[in-house]
Formats: sequence, C-alpha cells, structure tokens
Amino acid sequence: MAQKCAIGLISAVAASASLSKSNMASAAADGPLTFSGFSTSPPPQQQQGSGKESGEEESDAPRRIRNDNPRTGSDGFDPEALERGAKTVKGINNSAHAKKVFERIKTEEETRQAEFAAKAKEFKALQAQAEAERQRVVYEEQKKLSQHQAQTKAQMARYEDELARKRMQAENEAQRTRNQELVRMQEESEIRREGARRATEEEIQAQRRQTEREKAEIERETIRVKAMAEAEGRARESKLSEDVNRRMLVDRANAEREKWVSAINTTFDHIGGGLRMILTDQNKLIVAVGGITALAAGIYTTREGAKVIWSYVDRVLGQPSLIRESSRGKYPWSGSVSRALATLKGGGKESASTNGKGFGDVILHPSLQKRIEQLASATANTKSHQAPFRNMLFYGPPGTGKTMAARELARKSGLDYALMTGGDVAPLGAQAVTKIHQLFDWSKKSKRGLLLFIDEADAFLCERNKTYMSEAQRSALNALLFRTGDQSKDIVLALATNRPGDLDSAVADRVDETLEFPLPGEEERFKLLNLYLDKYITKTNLKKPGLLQSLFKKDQLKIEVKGITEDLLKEAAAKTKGFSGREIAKLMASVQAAVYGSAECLLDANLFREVIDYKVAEHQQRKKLAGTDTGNKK
Ligand SMILES: Nc1ncnc2c1ncn2[C@@H]1O[C@H](COP(=O)(O)OP(=O)(O)OP(=O)(O)O)[C@@H](O)[C@H]1O
Repeated sequence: MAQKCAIGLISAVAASASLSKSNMASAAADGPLTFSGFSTSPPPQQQQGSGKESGEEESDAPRRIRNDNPRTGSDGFDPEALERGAKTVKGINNSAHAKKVFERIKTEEETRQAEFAAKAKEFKALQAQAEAERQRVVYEEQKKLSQHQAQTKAQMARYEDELARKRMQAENEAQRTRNQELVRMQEESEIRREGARRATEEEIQAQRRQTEREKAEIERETIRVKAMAEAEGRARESKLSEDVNRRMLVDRANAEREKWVSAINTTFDHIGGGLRMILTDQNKLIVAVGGITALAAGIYTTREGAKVIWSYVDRVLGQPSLIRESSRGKYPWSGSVSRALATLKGGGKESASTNGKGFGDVILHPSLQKRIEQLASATANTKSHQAPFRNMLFYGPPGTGKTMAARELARKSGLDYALMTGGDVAPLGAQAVTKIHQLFDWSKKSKRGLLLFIDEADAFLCERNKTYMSEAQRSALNALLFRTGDQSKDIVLALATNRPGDLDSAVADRVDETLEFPLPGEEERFKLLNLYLDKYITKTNLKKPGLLQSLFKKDQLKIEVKGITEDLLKEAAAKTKGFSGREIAKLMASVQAAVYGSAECLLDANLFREVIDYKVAEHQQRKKLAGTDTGNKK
C-alpha cells in the first residue's frame, strides 16, 4: 500500500513536473515563466499580471490553497505543496475509484499533452506565419527602401541634369553675349573700314570727275578751235576761189555782153530798116499794129484761160494743201509716173527697203516690229476682203520712228499713204473745215486704200473743251470726227503723238490699235549706230557726184575709216542710254561733220569717242535743263 502511495505521489509529482514543464514552455512563448503549482515565492506583480492564467490553471489544475505564511526552510524550500500533494494522493488512494481517478488523470493528462502539442504546433505555425509576415514586411520595407533610394537617385540625377543644363545655358548665354559683342565689334570695324573706303573712293571719283571735266573742257575747246580754224581756212579758201570765179565770171560776162551788144546792134539795124519801111508805107503800118494787138490779146487770153483751167484741175484732181507728203504724188498720174521712173532707175530691181521683206531703215524693238508687221498684213487682208479698216494710234517720245513706221506700214500693207501735220490745221482758220472735207474726199479716191497719217495729232485733235482752242479748230475737229464716225473701207487713220493723254475722248474712241514707241534699248541703239555710220560715213564714199557737182565743184572728200570696231559701237551704244533714234542719227551726223572738219578726213576710234562723249554730255545737260525747266514750271 505504502508502495502504491509512493508511486501515486511520484506520478503526481511527475504530473506536476510535466505540467510545470508544459507551463514553462508556454510561458517561454507567452512571456515570463510562471510556476504556480510549486512556486516558492512568486513575484507579486506576476501574480497580479497573470490573473487570467491563474484562473485558467484554477479551472484545469486541482485548486491550490493560499498560503499567506509559508514555512520555508533555510534553503528556501516550502514543503507545503508537497504535503498538500501527498494529502491529495492519500485521499485518492483512500478512494475506491483511485484507479479510475488515476486513469482519468492520465487521460486528462494525455489530452492536455495532446492539446499542448496541438497548441505548440499552432504556435509553430503562427510563429512561421509571423516569420513569413516579418519577412514580407522586411521585403516590403526593403522594396520601399530601394524604391525610395531609386527615387532619390532619380531626383539626384534630375537635379544634376537640371544643374548641368542651367550651367550649359549660362555658358551658352555667356558665349552668345561674347559672340554678339564680337560681331558688334566686327561690324563697327567693318563700318569704319567701309566709311574710309567710301571716302577714299568718293575722293578718287571727285578727282576723276574733275579730271574728266577738265579733259572734256580741253577737248571741247580743241574741237571748237579746230572747227574755227577749219571754218576760217574754208572761208579763206572760198574767198580766194570766189575772187578767181568772180574775175572769170566778169571776163565771161564782158565777152557775153560784147557778143550780145553786137547781136542787138545788128538786130536793131534790121528792125530799124523794117520800121523805117513800115512807117513810110501806111498799109503796112496798119497791118503791123493790128497784128501786134491781136498777138497780145491772144497771149493774155491764153494765159488767163490756162490759169482758170489749171486751178479747176488742181481743185478737182490735185492733192489737198494739208497733205505734206504722199505716195500718190500731187496728181493721179504722178504716182504711176514716179513709180515707173523708180522702176526704170532701179532697173526693175527693188531696194532692200522696198522689197517687202525686212523693215527698211526703221530700227525698232523686235516685238514692236513684229506687231507692226502683223498689223500690215492684217490691213492688206482687210483691203482684199473689203472689210473696214482699223484705226491706229502711235505714241511715244519724239524721234522714236513713229512717222517712219507709219510709212513702212503703208508700204507693207500695199496702201497709199499721205502725211499731214496737226499743227497745219490751226492757221487755216475758217478754211479748216473745207480743207478737212477736201482731204477726206481726196483720200477716198485712192483705189488701193489710203493710210492717212496725222503727225503731232495732239495739236489738232486735243480735248474740245480746252479754253485756248479756237472756234475754227473746234469745227475742224468736229468735221474730222464726222468723217471718221463710221468704220471706213477706204481710209486707215494713223495718229501719232507724244502726248496721248491730250487727245479728245471721241478721237481716242475711234482708235482700234494702240502702239507705244519707247526709246531704243541698247541693242537697238547699236543697230541705229551701225545704220547711220553706214549712211553718213561709209556710203558717202560710194556716192557718185551729181552733174552740177562735177561741173562746178572740186572733188568730194573721201572719208578714211580706221579702228571703228563692233566693240567700239557697242561701247557707244552703252553710253548713249536715253537717246532717241533721231538723237542717234544726229550724233552720227556730228561724227561726219567732225571728220570733214579734220585735216586728214580720217575717222578713227579717238575722234569717234570724242564726239560720242561730247554728245552724251550735251544730252545730259539738255536733260538737266529740261528737268529744271519742268521744275520751274511746276
Ligand atoms: N526707229 C528708228 N529707226 C531709224 N531711224 C530712226 C528711228 N527713230 C528715229 N529715227 C531717225 O529720227 C528721224 C525722225 O524719226 P520720225 O519722224 O519717224 O520720229 P517720230 O517718232 O515721228 O518723231 P516726232 O514725234 O518728233 O514726230 C528719222 O528721220 C530717223 O533719221
């Protein structure tokens, strides 16, 4: 029995020990270790803080009795618990169901052990979970940290980039400012250099101009002196030859006079004898007086009758007085006579200017020339188709070839042409209207059709309400407007003016084609210079002297031409900018005069240049004067 009891006690102690062990394990997990079963002196705060645990233990373990006065030995061991255990064991031992109790206790103990194992497992799972959680948190923290670090790094990079950009901008700005400063300095130095260059150039040019002016002055003076000397020489020469001629003439006249005196004396001797015979015979006297009277009356009557008949013929068939020039000639037959003479002269061949090809001696801009040619062929076709003619207006500066072009147009179109000047109408006064009608009647008689060219048309056909226009002039204009009211199949009206704006609006309304004649361009000036060089210099050498010239005058001077090249003519064409065709023709006439004025009758490059320069200076001067004039008028 005692043995059993001991065993029970031992197992109780073991159970307590195992309980204490499991308690220790749980306490290790939960917090500070509690040893409620065999606690010697539990710390007061632990007892207070673990109230619930002690409560739980109260429900699970046998109830413990509070010992306020523990009997502890010198070594600190309190045997009371052991005693209590022994008592309990004794109680259990005394019980009839001790075995059952033990078994129950064992079962409970096993259950509790299992529970503890489950709890430990659960605890381990929780611990693993907590570990995983901790790891996740650590990972997240690390992730956040790395993100933060990456952000910081990116910010740092951005900031550095920003700084670098700003630094670069600042550097660029500084560089640009430096460059601008440099450019400004360069520009200033360039301007200074340019100013100095210009000043030098202007000085050189002024000097050159001064030299040229002096040279031109000297040249002009030389030409003047030369011309004067030449003129003086010629005058002296002609005076000498005049004296010789006069003497010869006097001798010849004396001889003639003597011849005539002797002839008259002989005649008078005969007449005196005859008269004496008549006067002595009365019958003969009567016959002689009657015969002489009848002869005088016959002569007078014939002369007066012829005058009357001629004036009638002239009025009916003759050319109106307003016409200055005409291809028809003064009388209807004179056109064909002159044409026949021309044919005979030319041996049946037509000259280059009248052969229908080319454009005669008129040099025009190619486009204008083409237009005139087209107009000529259109006019020719108009006539052949019996359609009405188209009137034309030529306008442009003076001396640009308007009249010449009108003549060529008429020639090419196969029409007759007649030329009148607007300025001739005003002096006719009250006669003007009759003359205009006469002119149109005469024009209508042309079988080939007639191109009536009115030069300086603005003098006659200007605006009708101008105050200075006379009544006669207004009537003449009205007469012309009346005659040109309808489109004509006989007359082409070609008007030429330098001031197209002055024409009466009714006149402008009658115009179908308007052609502008501008000043010749460089190419045209070159051609004009060539043409007039040919006309005034080269061809004069080929001209045969006339009969009178060969009888009475000494041999014509031959002009020698040296060094007048195409380049020289081109140079002259460039210099003569602003010259009209007429001015160029006159310029070449001046060249001819200068050649005749020279001792050797030689035209070389120097003389040619001299005259050109002189004429160009003259032209500039004239233009300047005209400018001042117009300025003053304004
Ligand atoms: N285009 C030209 N081609 C050849 N010679 C010309 C030309 N223009 C003018 N001339 C010369 O000038 C002279 C005058 O020409 P024209 O009478 O045709 O001029 P215009 O224009 O009718 O002048 P204006 O308006 O003064 O009457 C001609 O005789 C000729 O020597």
